[in-house]
Amino acid sequence: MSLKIFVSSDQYNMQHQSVLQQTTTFGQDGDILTSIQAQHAMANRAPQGQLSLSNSCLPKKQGVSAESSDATGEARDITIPKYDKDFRSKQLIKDAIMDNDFLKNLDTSQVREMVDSMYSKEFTAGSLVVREGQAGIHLFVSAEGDFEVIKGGKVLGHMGPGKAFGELAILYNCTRTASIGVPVTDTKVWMLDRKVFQQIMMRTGLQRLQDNINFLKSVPLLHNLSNDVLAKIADVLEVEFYSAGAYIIRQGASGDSFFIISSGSVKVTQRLPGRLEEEEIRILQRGDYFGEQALLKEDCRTASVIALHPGVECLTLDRDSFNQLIGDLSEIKEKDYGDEERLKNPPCAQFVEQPEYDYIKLDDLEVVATLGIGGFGRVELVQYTQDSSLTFALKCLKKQHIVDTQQQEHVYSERNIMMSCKSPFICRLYQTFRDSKYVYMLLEACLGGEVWTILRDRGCFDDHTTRFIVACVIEAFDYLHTRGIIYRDLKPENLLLDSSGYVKLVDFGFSKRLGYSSKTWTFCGTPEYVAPETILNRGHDRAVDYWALGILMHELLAGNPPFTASDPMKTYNLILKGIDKIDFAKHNIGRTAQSLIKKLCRDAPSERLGYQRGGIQDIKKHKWFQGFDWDGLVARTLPAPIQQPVRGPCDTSNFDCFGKDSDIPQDELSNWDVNF
Ligand SMILES: Nc1ncnc2c1ncn2[C@@H]1O[C@H](COP(=O)(O)OP(=O)(O)OP(=O)(O)O)[C@@H](O)[C@H]1O
Ligand SMILES: Nc1nc2c(ncn2[C@@H]2O[C@@H]3COP(=O)(O)O[C@H]3[C@H]2O)c(=O)[nH]1
Ligand SMILES: Nc1nc2c(ncn2[C@@H]2O[C@@H]3COP(=O)(O)O[C@H]3[C@H]2O)c(=O)[nH]1
Repeated sequence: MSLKIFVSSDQYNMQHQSVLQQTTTFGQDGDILTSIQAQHAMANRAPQGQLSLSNSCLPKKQGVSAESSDATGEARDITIPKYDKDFRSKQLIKDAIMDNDFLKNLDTSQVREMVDSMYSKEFTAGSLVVREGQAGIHLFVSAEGDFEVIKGGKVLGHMGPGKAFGELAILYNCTRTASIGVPVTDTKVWMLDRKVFQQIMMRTGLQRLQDNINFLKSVPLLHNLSNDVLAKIADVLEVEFYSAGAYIIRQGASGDSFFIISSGSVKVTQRLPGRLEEEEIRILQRGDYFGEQALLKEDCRTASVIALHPGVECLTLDRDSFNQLIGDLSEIKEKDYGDEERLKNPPCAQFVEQPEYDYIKLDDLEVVATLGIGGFGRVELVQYTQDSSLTFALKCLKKQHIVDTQQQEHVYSERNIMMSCKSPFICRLYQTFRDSKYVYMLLEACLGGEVWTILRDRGCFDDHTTRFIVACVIEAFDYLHTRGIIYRDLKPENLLLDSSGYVKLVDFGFSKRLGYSSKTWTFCGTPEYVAPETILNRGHDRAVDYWALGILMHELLAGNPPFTASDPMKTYNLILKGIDKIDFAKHNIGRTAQSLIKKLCRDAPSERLGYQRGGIQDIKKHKWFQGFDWDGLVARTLPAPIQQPVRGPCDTSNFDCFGKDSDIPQDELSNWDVNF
């Protein structure tokens, strides 16, 4: 992996160009030279004021690679010594490293190790710390006193305390590019031995290489490649970042790179004949690849690829490496995106889906009543002023509160995921708005109320009602999971009924686009519903939704979730003990229901029903669902078991009553919500 750093020749301060008459005394770094009348006219020097780093000397990303350390044999298996120092010294060294253009890209862990491994040395007035033209064996940070930079016999400038120097010879394997002298008073420096520096770089470099190999192994395309080939790919990869909205590839342009997404997601679009607008074709995410077509067939990019919020990190390979390492894979060679079909039969204009209600402006809406209060603000029932039969739920989120709790990314994720979902089992999000105080989500109004409120009023549900609710959730999960989205916040509070009594999933604040072969580590969810792997921070994926489905079944049938305690810590302890420790309320939860709950709530994610080879069909085929009319559910012909009366588009009688909001938040103008 590499990152290119370009050095400008005037990067260094060259104010003082006075000439010294000196005689040369040879020594290594740190030799104390008794006289500063050394002659600095050196052979083998770079042109005046210019750092000439040849291409082969350009730094590999984050320091010296394992290869060059191995070649010198210097850095193998040495122990890294540590030297105690006070807080101020540590801070001085760290700041000096971070202030140095060539060192500031190191990892935090590398910087920390460097700080710990430096030791101090004093230099008396008249001595040279570093001599131009010699091999460098130390890296320095000036701690006390004044230092002189001398090149070709001329003083280029002075440095006080807190400057890192001597890094060039060490990073680029060249001789010292200047001398550093101590002109007047005694000085102190912090020093790091070259071999220790290289050991620190190599260790973390190897670790990073291994991390990349592990990631590549998780990429389905590369699954069958040997470790050898994966290591080669990892070695030539470059990391590229694209911010949201950036065109990574433009259809019609020529192309020379192949991309694997290591985080974030992209949208693939294509211009179809006779259409002005580009058509969105698919979303790709972590572990997916793109850009192979132009490298395989012709030079021309066959589609556009655009980074989605909050930006994308890709690992890229150039044409040669692609051809050598990947281009021969049968999956790549046989890839068929169905372009021919699509280009032959572009969707007719009248069948092209128009965004719904995109003509509605915030000013066209009038508040009827408050439907609910969430963590970030209210959800209002609003009416379209030009057509009173049209009502919506307008979720109003206080921007300042979002910023204070650093939830910007979650809010964007909620917006992007909900906007992209069009399922009868998921509450629709039509549009978003923003002003100085709020961001707004224009949602489909679900006027049957919350499943949670009905459960609270009835205590528990029978098998028939529970089956219908759980079936709606399964359809919603099927829709989300096939699109690589995990939900992560299942509970009765997030299930709303529409006016026909069908259930819809709302509140996508914790949902995430994850793809199929990756995991995520962010702890989120509701304590009673979180899966053991989330608590144990082992990394989780869509299997947490199947766990939560088992918990939901239990709560709907029994009136309470299986793992509940007075505080979350205790709840987590119960969850970790497992579902087999639970005494099921037998009169509420029958044998087949119990069997399904236990199959969903297995400790090991891979053993959960829904997560195995048969996928979500395995749940639908369980005995508890025997005879259930799945087709009728999807066609909405199956009668819903809960029918809450909804007497019109403005009827809020299925919701609790809420007073007016007196808390008007302050303006939030940082512009994080520019894409709302
Ligand atoms: N589309 C909708 N139709 C009808 N009522 C809704 C809709 N969306 C939300 N509500 C009501 O508003 C309440 C608050 O919703 P919101 O999603 O903000 O709350 P929340 O679940 O606490 O979310 P958050 O965790 O984002 O704060 C819900 O409990 C529900 O009663
Ligand atoms: N070549 C050069 N080196 C400088 C200058 N100012 C400070 N230095 C430091 O002097 C050091 C001499 O040894 P290195 O070449 O290893 O690394 C060099 C830099 O860290 C300058 O203007 N030119
Ligand atoms: N042509 C085409 N490319 C797609 C599609 N989906 C994803 N892509 C990727 O988008 C990339 C655009 O650049 P390339 O043509 O090099 O390679 C393309 C594919 O890797 C699709 O449906 N059609």
